[in-house]
Amino acid sequence: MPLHVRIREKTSIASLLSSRRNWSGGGVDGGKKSGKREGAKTKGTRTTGRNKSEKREEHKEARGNAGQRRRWSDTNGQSDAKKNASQAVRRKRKGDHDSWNGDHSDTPYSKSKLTRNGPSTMTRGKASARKGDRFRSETLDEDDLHSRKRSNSMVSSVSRGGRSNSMVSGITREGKSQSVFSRNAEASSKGKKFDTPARVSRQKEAATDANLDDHGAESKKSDDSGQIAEEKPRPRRTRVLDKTGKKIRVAKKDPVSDIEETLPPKKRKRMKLDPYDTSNKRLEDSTAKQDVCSPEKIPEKSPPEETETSINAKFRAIQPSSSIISYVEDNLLGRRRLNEIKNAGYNVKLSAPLDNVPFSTSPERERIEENVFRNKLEFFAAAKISSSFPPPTLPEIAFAGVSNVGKSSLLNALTRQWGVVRTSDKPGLTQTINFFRLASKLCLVDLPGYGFAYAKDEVKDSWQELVKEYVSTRVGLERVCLLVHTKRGMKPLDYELVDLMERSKTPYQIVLTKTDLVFPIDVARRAVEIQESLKKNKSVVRPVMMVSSKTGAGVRNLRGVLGKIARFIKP
Ligand SMILES: Nc1nc2c(ncn2[C@@H]2O[C@H](COP(=O)(O)OP(=O)(O)OP(=O)(O)O)[C@@H](O)[C@H]2O)c(=O)[nH]1
Ligand SMILES: [Mg+2]
Repeated sequence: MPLHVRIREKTSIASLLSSRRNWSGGGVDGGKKSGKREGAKTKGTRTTGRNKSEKREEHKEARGNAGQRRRWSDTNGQSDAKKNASQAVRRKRKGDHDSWNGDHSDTPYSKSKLTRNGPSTMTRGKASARKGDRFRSETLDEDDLHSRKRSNSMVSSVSRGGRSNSMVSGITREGKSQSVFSRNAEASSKGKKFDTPARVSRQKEAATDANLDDHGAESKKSDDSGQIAEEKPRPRRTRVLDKTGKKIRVAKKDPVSDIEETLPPKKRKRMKLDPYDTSNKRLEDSTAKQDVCSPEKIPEKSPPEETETSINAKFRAIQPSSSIISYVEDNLLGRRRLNEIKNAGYNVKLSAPLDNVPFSTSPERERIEENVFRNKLEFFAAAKISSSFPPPTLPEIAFAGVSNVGKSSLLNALTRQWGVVRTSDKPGLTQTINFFRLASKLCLVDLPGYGFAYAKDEVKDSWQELVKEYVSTRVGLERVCLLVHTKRGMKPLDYELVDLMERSKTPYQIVLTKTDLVFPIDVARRAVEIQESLKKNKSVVRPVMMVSSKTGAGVRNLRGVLGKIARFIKP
């Protein structure tokens, strides 16, 4: 219901207060139910006002229940307005309406209040705004009951401000910054009496802009001064060495002349590196007068030694003769497949090396063709020194070579008596000269290896000396089988022993071992290579023998060569 209607309805203040109490019972936050209650009360109030204006009541009923809720909220706002109005009436009766020095204005924030009380007043105003009614009552002290409509609109605006603290608190914040706010207020008081918040904020912004302009001006000033300093630089003090170079004097120099004065460029110390020094040490200038970095003065390097690749290339360039290749193929030397061995007629089911006669099913043919090797292999002596050698009663065949080349294994393969001579995959197992006899016909001697072995150097040296003494001085030594690894070829120590046997005129024969580890063609190449290297030797027994103790290939041929010794040489 509009306020002016109610004002007309109720002229008595007492009746106005009673109606306000009834309306404010619902409260602002009242829900639907409370609204209904309010509606009931409103209805009762309307009943009291029916005698005043029936036409207006009919109009309200015509609005229907749809607008009831909005009407309740309006009613609540009106109840606040009535409350404030009643408080203003009470204050007017008491005569305290001139407490603001009689300076009344339409705005709740009068100039006098802002300037007199400053931030404290505004803070209080904010607090009162939070309370709501009190703030409104203070701002409505000049409202007159005769102008209810105007006061009501003002109250509603203020109450909106009270509910939303943003505006009030914004002003309070302005009040807190007293320096700016009060300055603005004073400045505004000269021109106009009152300043609205919007105007205050505008003035503040203007003042801020002005301050900024001032600062900008100051900064400009400083910039200008900086430019002047750049234009006229002060003479720089420079430290100059005198002619002796010891004393230092300070002289004022013109920067222009300083720039013009060009000193001769300093000689930079060149770092000289030894091209062959891996430690990257600098050479002393005194010692390195010559520029070693110049390519002309680099001493010629000794030609590099033959690399492994060049050795291999040379080896692959060897073209073996057809006779050697056919020999390799006939004896199944080199790396072979099991099927190939089977197809060749070897009995692969035998645990012994495959040195049996091919295409043979007869036990007679499976026997060792050389009678001497059919005898039982017996160990009868071992010597670490030459004095421990047994008496030379039997013709001896010795097996020499580098460690792990397969000397002991070959003894077992020749006699097909595996386990008599101890073998190992670790080089250096045989450390003494071991003597084996085959009945009373032949003596097989297993020599310790030389070269790399898991033994002390002194021990290895003693082995080599013992071997050298044996092959060069042993009486009854009919043949030395120098075993060479087919894959690796002859080593310098092998050549040393060859030279020794050549000097002592000891007959020796080269035997390639472990031929099963390389291709057949390489077996032939190795044989050719060794033959060529020993072409000029006189004590060497040709041809080069090729065996494999693992597969038994070539063992039969070696057995035949060595068997002749036993046959023709009698003890
Ligand atoms: N693949 C293959 N391995 C072999 C052959 N002969 C011997 N071996 C292996 O080579 C290793 C050394 O054999 P040994 O007979 O002990 O050699 P060694 O020359 O007597 O060695 P030292 O007594 O230490 O000087 C063993 O593991 C044998 O099985 C062969 O013809 N082919
Ligand atoms: Mg051995």
